[in-house]
Amino acid sequence: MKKLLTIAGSDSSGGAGIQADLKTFSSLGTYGMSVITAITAQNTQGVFGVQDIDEEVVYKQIEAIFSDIEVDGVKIGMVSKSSTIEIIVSALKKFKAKNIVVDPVMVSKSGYHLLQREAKKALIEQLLPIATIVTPNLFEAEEITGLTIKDIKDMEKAGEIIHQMGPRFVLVKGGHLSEKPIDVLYDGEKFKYYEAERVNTKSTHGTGCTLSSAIAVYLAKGYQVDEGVKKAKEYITQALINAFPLGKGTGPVHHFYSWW
Ligand SMILES: Nc1ncnc2c1ncn2[C@@H]1O[C@H](COP(=O)(O)OP(=O)(O)OP(=O)(O)O)[C@@H](O)[C@H]1O
Ligand SMILES: Cc1ncc(COP(=O)(O)O)c(N)n1
Repeated sequence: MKKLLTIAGSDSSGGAGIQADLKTFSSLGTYGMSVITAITAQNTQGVFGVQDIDEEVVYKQIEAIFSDIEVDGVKIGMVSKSSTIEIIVSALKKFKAKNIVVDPVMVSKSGYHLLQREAKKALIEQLLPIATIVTPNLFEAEEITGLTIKDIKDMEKAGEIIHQMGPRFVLVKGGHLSEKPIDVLYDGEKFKYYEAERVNTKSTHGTGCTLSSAIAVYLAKGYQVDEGVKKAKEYITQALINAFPLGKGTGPVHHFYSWW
Protein backbone atom coordinates (compact mmCIF):
# COMPACT_ATOMS: atom_id res chain seq x y z
CA MET A 1 0.00 0.00 0.00
CA LYS A 2 1.45 3.38 -1.02
CA LYS A 3 1.24 6.10 1.63
CA LEU A 4 0.57 9.65 0.47
CA LEU A 5 0.71 12.90 2.40
CA THR A 6 -0.95 16.22 1.62
CA ILE A 7 0.29 19.44 3.25
CA ALA A 8 -2.43 21.99 2.48
CA GLY A 9 -5.41 24.00 3.67
CA SER A 10 -8.82 22.61 4.62
CA ASP A 11 -11.81 23.51 2.43
CA SER A 12 -15.00 23.21 4.49
CA SER A 13 -17.08 22.51 1.36
CA GLY A 14 -14.89 19.53 0.45
CA GLY A 15 -14.08 20.57 -3.13
CA ALA A 16 -10.45 21.69 -2.93
CA GLY A 17 -7.50 21.55 -0.52
CA ILE A 18 -7.00 18.71 1.95
CA GLN A 19 -10.41 17.20 1.19
CA ALA A 20 -9.83 17.00 -2.59
CA ASP A 21 -6.38 15.54 -1.97
CA LEU A 22 -7.56 12.81 0.40
CA LYS A 23 -10.42 11.87 -1.95
CA THR A 24 -7.91 11.57 -4.81
CA PHE A 25 -5.55 9.42 -2.73
CA SER A 26 -8.38 7.07 -1.68
CA SER A 27 -9.94 6.78 -5.07
CA LEU A 28 -6.57 5.85 -6.60
CA GLY A 29 -6.20 3.06 -4.01
CA THR A 30 -3.60 4.62 -1.73
CA TYR A 31 -3.52 5.53 1.98
CA GLY A 32 -3.89 9.27 2.60
CA MET A 33 -2.52 11.42 5.45
CA SER A 34 -2.75 15.18 6.03
CA VAL A 35 -0.86 18.09 7.53
CA ILE A 36 -3.27 21.02 7.78
CA THR A 37 -1.68 24.45 7.27
CA ALA A 38 -4.87 26.55 7.48
CA ILE A 39 -8.60 26.18 7.96
CA THR A 40 -10.75 27.99 5.42
CA ALA A 41 -14.47 28.72 5.74
CA GLN A 42 -15.37 28.14 2.12
CA ASN A 43 -18.15 26.99 -0.17
CA THR A 44 -18.85 26.95 -3.90
CA GLN A 45 -19.37 30.73 -3.82
CA GLY A 46 -16.32 31.99 -1.99
CA VAL A 47 -13.86 31.99 0.91
CA PHE A 48 -15.30 33.69 4.00
CA GLY A 49 -12.51 33.29 6.54
CA VAL A 50 -9.04 31.78 7.02
CA GLN A 51 -7.31 30.69 10.22
CA ASP A 52 -3.64 29.80 9.74
CA ILE A 53 -2.35 26.99 11.91
CA ASP A 54 0.73 27.95 13.98
CA GLU A 55 3.90 26.81 12.23
CA GLU A 56 5.01 24.84 15.32
CA VAL A 57 1.83 22.75 15.00
CA VAL A 58 2.47 22.31 11.28
CA TYR A 59 5.95 21.02 12.14
CA LYS A 60 4.56 18.69 14.84
CA GLN A 61 2.15 17.16 12.33
CA ILE A 62 4.98 16.50 9.83
CA GLU A 63 7.21 15.08 12.58
CA ALA A 64 4.43 12.84 13.90
CA ILE A 65 3.99 11.31 10.46
CA PHE A 66 7.59 10.94 9.27
CA SER A 67 8.92 9.67 12.63
CA ASP A 68 6.52 6.73 12.43
CA ILE A 69 5.49 6.08 8.83
CA GLU A 70 7.32 5.72 5.53
CA VAL A 71 5.83 8.30 3.15
CA ASP A 72 5.90 7.46 -0.59
CA GLY A 73 4.80 10.83 -1.96
CA VAL A 74 3.97 14.35 -0.77
CA LYS A 75 1.69 16.97 -2.28
CA ILE A 76 2.00 20.56 -1.05
CA GLY A 77 -0.90 22.95 -1.66
CA MET A 78 -2.00 26.12 0.15
CA VAL A 79 0.64 27.49 2.55
CA SER A 80 -0.11 31.14 3.22
CA LYS A 81 2.85 32.41 5.33
CA SER A 82 6.61 32.43 4.69
CA SER A 83 7.36 31.21 8.23
CA THR A 84 5.24 28.10 7.56
CA ILE A 85 6.89 27.54 4.16
CA GLU A 86 10.32 27.69 5.85
CA ILE A 87 9.34 25.12 8.50
CA ILE A 88 7.85 22.77 5.91
CA VAL A 89 10.95 22.93 3.70
CA SER A 90 13.37 22.27 6.57
CA ALA A 91 11.20 19.42 7.89
CA LEU A 92 10.90 17.73 4.49
CA LYS A 93 14.68 18.02 4.01
CA LYS A 94 15.30 16.61 7.50
CA PHE A 95 13.02 13.62 6.90
CA LYS A 96 14.31 13.12 3.33
CA ALA A 97 10.84 13.28 1.78
CA LYS A 98 10.62 12.00 -1.78
CA ASN A 99 8.27 12.53 -4.73
CA ILE A 100 7.32 16.10 -3.78
CA VAL A 101 4.60 17.75 -5.90
CA VAL A 102 4.22 21.50 -5.30
CA ASP A 103 0.95 23.13 -6.37
CA PRO A 104 1.80 26.83 -5.86
CA VAL A 105 -1.70 27.86 -4.73
CA MET A 106 -2.08 31.66 -4.76
CA VAL A 107 -5.67 32.76 -5.40
CA SER A 108 -8.86 30.66 -5.17
CA LYS A 109 -11.17 30.38 -8.22
CA SER A 110 -13.49 32.67 -6.28
CA GLY A 111 -10.75 35.34 -6.08
CA TYR A 112 -9.52 35.06 -2.46
CA HIS A 113 -5.76 35.49 -1.85
CA LEU A 114 -4.76 32.23 -0.16
CA LEU A 115 -1.03 33.10 -0.35
CA GLN A 116 -0.06 36.22 1.59
CA ARG A 117 1.91 38.65 -0.58
CA GLU A 118 4.92 38.44 1.74
CA ALA A 119 5.13 34.67 1.18
CA LYS A 120 5.65 34.72 -2.61
CA LYS A 121 9.44 35.08 -2.23
CA ALA A 122 9.67 32.07 0.14
CA LEU A 123 7.50 30.01 -2.19
CA ILE A 124 9.84 30.76 -5.11
CA GLU A 125 13.17 30.60 -3.30
CA GLN A 126 12.51 27.77 -0.87
CA LEU A 127 9.59 25.60 -1.97
CA LEU A 128 10.32 25.36 -5.71
CA PRO A 129 13.88 23.98 -5.31
CA ILE A 130 12.68 20.95 -3.30
CA ALA A 131 9.94 20.04 -5.80
CA THR A 132 10.13 16.98 -8.01
CA ILE A 133 7.45 18.79 -10.03
CA VAL A 134 5.69 22.14 -9.64
CA THR A 135 2.25 22.68 -11.21
CA PRO A 136 1.38 26.40 -11.68
CA ASN A 137 -1.78 27.47 -13.50
CA LEU A 138 -1.49 30.36 -15.97
CA PHE A 139 -1.97 33.06 -13.33
CA GLU A 140 0.55 31.46 -10.94
CA ALA A 141 3.09 31.04 -13.76
CA GLU A 142 2.66 34.76 -14.55
CA GLU A 143 3.13 35.71 -10.89
CA ILE A 144 6.27 33.56 -10.60
CA THR A 145 7.89 34.69 -13.87
CA GLY A 146 6.53 38.21 -14.47
CA LEU A 147 5.50 37.14 -18.00
CA THR A 148 2.10 37.60 -19.61
CA ILE A 149 0.94 34.15 -20.70
CA LYS A 150 -1.59 33.83 -23.51
CA ASP A 151 -0.62 30.75 -25.54
CA ILE A 152 1.48 27.59 -25.66
CA LYS A 153 4.66 29.49 -26.65
CA ASP A 154 4.30 31.69 -23.53
CA MET A 155 3.69 28.58 -21.41
CA GLU A 156 6.93 27.06 -22.76
CA LYS A 157 8.84 30.26 -21.93
CA ALA A 158 7.39 30.23 -18.39
CA GLY A 159 8.32 26.55 -18.02
CA GLU A 160 11.96 27.35 -18.89
CA ILE A 161 12.16 30.26 -16.44
CA ILE A 162 10.51 28.33 -13.58
CA HIS A 163 12.77 25.33 -14.24
CA GLN A 164 15.78 27.61 -13.58
CA MET A 165 14.34 28.18 -10.08
CA GLY A 166 15.12 24.60 -9.08
CA PRO A 167 12.27 22.09 -9.53
CA ARG A 168 13.11 18.96 -11.57
CA PHE A 169 9.95 19.29 -13.71
CA VAL A 170 7.50 22.13 -14.39
CA LEU A 171 3.92 21.53 -15.52
CA VAL A 172 2.26 24.76 -16.68
CA LYS A 173 -1.50 23.99 -16.61
CA GLY A 174 -3.74 25.28 -19.34
CA GLY A 175 -7.14 24.98 -17.69
CA HIS A 176 -7.55 28.76 -18.09
CA LEU A 177 -6.62 28.88 -21.79
CA SER A 178 -9.47 30.09 -23.98
CA GLU A 179 -9.53 26.90 -26.08
CA LYS A 180 -8.48 23.32 -25.32
CA PRO A 181 -7.01 22.76 -21.81
CA ILE A 182 -3.45 21.80 -22.83
CA ASP A 183 -0.83 21.37 -20.09
CA VAL A 184 2.90 21.80 -20.90
CA LEU A 185 5.59 19.75 -19.11
CA TYR A 186 9.26 20.83 -19.16
CA ASP A 187 12.13 18.73 -17.83
CA GLY A 188 14.97 21.17 -18.54
CA GLU A 189 15.53 19.80 -22.06
CA LYS A 190 12.27 19.12 -23.82
CA PHE A 191 8.55 19.84 -23.70
CA LYS A 192 5.65 17.39 -23.56
CA TYR A 193 2.04 18.37 -24.16
CA TYR A 194 -1.03 16.92 -22.50
CA GLU A 195 -4.19 17.66 -24.39
CA ALA A 196 -7.82 16.96 -23.49
CA GLU A 197 -11.21 18.10 -24.72
CA ARG A 198 -12.65 20.90 -22.58
CA VAL A 199 -15.38 19.48 -20.34
CA ASN A 200 -18.33 21.84 -20.43
CA THR A 201 -19.17 22.10 -16.73
CA LYS A 202 -19.50 24.71 -13.97
CA SER A 203 -17.93 22.24 -11.54
CA THR A 204 -14.22 23.07 -11.73
CA HIS A 205 -13.51 23.77 -8.06
CA GLY A 206 -10.44 21.78 -6.98
CA THR A 207 -9.11 20.81 -10.43
CA GLY A 208 -5.54 21.88 -9.59
CA CYS A 209 -5.57 20.20 -6.16
CA THR A 210 -6.86 16.98 -7.68
CA LEU A 211 -4.35 16.94 -10.54
CA SER A 212 -1.35 17.55 -8.26
CA SER A 213 -2.48 14.86 -5.79
CA ALA A 214 -2.97 12.37 -8.61
CA ILE A 215 0.54 13.14 -9.89
CA ALA A 216 1.92 12.47 -6.37
CA VAL A 217 0.12 9.11 -6.33
CA TYR A 218 1.56 8.01 -9.67
CA LEU A 219 5.09 9.10 -8.71
CA ALA A 220 4.70 7.13 -5.46
CA LYS A 221 3.60 4.12 -7.51
CA GLY A 222 6.86 4.35 -9.47
CA TYR A 223 5.73 5.97 -12.71
CA GLN A 224 8.19 8.23 -14.54
CA VAL A 225 7.11 11.87 -14.21
CA ASP A 226 5.85 12.20 -17.82
CA GLU A 227 3.83 8.98 -17.54
CA GLY A 228 2.47 9.98 -14.11
CA VAL A 229 1.31 13.34 -15.49
CA LYS A 230 -0.45 11.54 -18.36
CA LYS A 231 -2.34 9.27 -15.93
CA ALA A 232 -3.17 12.20 -13.62
CA LYS A 233 -4.51 14.22 -16.57
CA GLU A 234 -6.80 11.27 -17.44
CA TYR A 235 -7.97 11.22 -13.81
CA ILE A 236 -8.84 14.95 -13.65
CA THR A 237 -10.61 14.81 -17.01
CA GLN A 238 -12.74 11.92 -15.75
CA ALA A 239 -13.39 13.71 -12.42
CA LEU A 240 -14.65 16.74 -14.43
CA ILE A 241 -16.88 14.52 -16.58
CA ASN A 242 -18.30 12.87 -13.41
CA ALA A 243 -18.95 16.18 -11.62
CA PHE A 244 -22.51 16.90 -10.50
CA PRO A 245 -24.10 20.27 -9.65
CA LEU A 246 -23.46 21.34 -6.06
CA GLY A 247 -24.19 24.66 -4.38
CA LYS A 248 -24.93 27.96 -6.05
CA GLY A 249 -21.43 28.71 -7.41
CA THR A 250 -18.48 26.75 -8.78
CA GLY A 251 -19.13 23.14 -7.79
CA PRO A 252 -16.42 20.52 -7.16
CA VAL A 253 -15.04 17.82 -9.45
CA HIS A 254 -16.12 14.34 -8.42
CA HIS A 255 -13.91 11.43 -7.35
CA PHE A 256 -14.99 7.89 -7.94
CA TYR A 257 -14.13 4.60 -6.35
CA SER A 258 -13.76 2.15 -9.19
CA TRP A 259 -13.00 -0.79 -6.86
CA TRP A 260 -16.13 -0.40 -4.68
N1 LIG B 1 -13.09 22.46 -18.29
C1 LIG B 1 -12.02 21.65 -18.30
N2 LIG B 1 -12.05 20.54 -19.09
C2 LIG B 1 -10.98 19.69 -19.11
N3 LIG B 1 -9.87 19.86 -18.36
C3 LIG B 1 -9.80 20.96 -17.57
C4 LIG B 1 -10.86 21.91 -17.49
N4 LIG B 1 -10.51 22.88 -16.59
C5 LIG B 1 -9.29 22.54 -16.13
N5 LIG B 1 -8.84 21.40 -16.71
C6 LIG B 1 -7.60 20.69 -16.40
O1 LIG B 1 -7.55 20.57 -14.98
C7 LIG B 1 -6.22 20.65 -14.53
C8 LIG B 1 -6.10 21.82 -13.55
O2 LIG B 1 -5.92 22.99 -14.31
P1 LIG B 1 -6.29 24.46 -13.89
O3 LIG B 1 -5.55 25.31 -14.86
O4 LIG B 1 -7.78 24.58 -13.80
O5 LIG B 1 -5.67 24.51 -12.45
P2 LIG B 1 -5.96 25.46 -11.24
O6 LIG B 1 -6.46 26.77 -11.73
O7 LIG B 1 -4.75 25.44 -10.40
O8 LIG B 1 -7.10 24.71 -10.48
P3 LIG B 1 -7.72 25.08 -9.04
O9 LIG B 1 -7.17 26.41 -8.67
O10 LIG B 1 -9.19 25.04 -9.30
O11 LIG B 1 -7.36 24.03 -8.08
C9 LIG B 1 -5.36 20.81 -15.79
O12 LIG B 1 -4.94 19.53 -16.23
C10 LIG B 1 -6.33 21.44 -16.78
O13 LIG B 1 -5.93 21.23 -18.11
C1 LIG C 1 -7.87 25.22 0.90
C2 LIG C 1 -7.83 25.52 -0.54
N1 LIG C 1 -6.78 25.11 -1.29
C3 LIG C 1 -6.75 25.36 -2.62
C4 LIG C 1 -7.76 26.04 -3.25
C5 LIG C 1 -7.70 26.33 -4.72
O1 LIG C 1 -8.75 25.74 -5.45
P1 LIG C 1 -9.72 26.60 -6.41
O2 LIG C 1 -8.82 27.43 -7.31
O3 LIG C 1 -10.51 25.58 -7.17
O4 LIG C 1 -10.59 27.51 -5.57
C6 LIG C 1 -8.86 26.45 -2.43
N2 LIG C 1 -9.91 27.11 -2.95
N3 LIG C 1 -8.86 26.19 -1.10
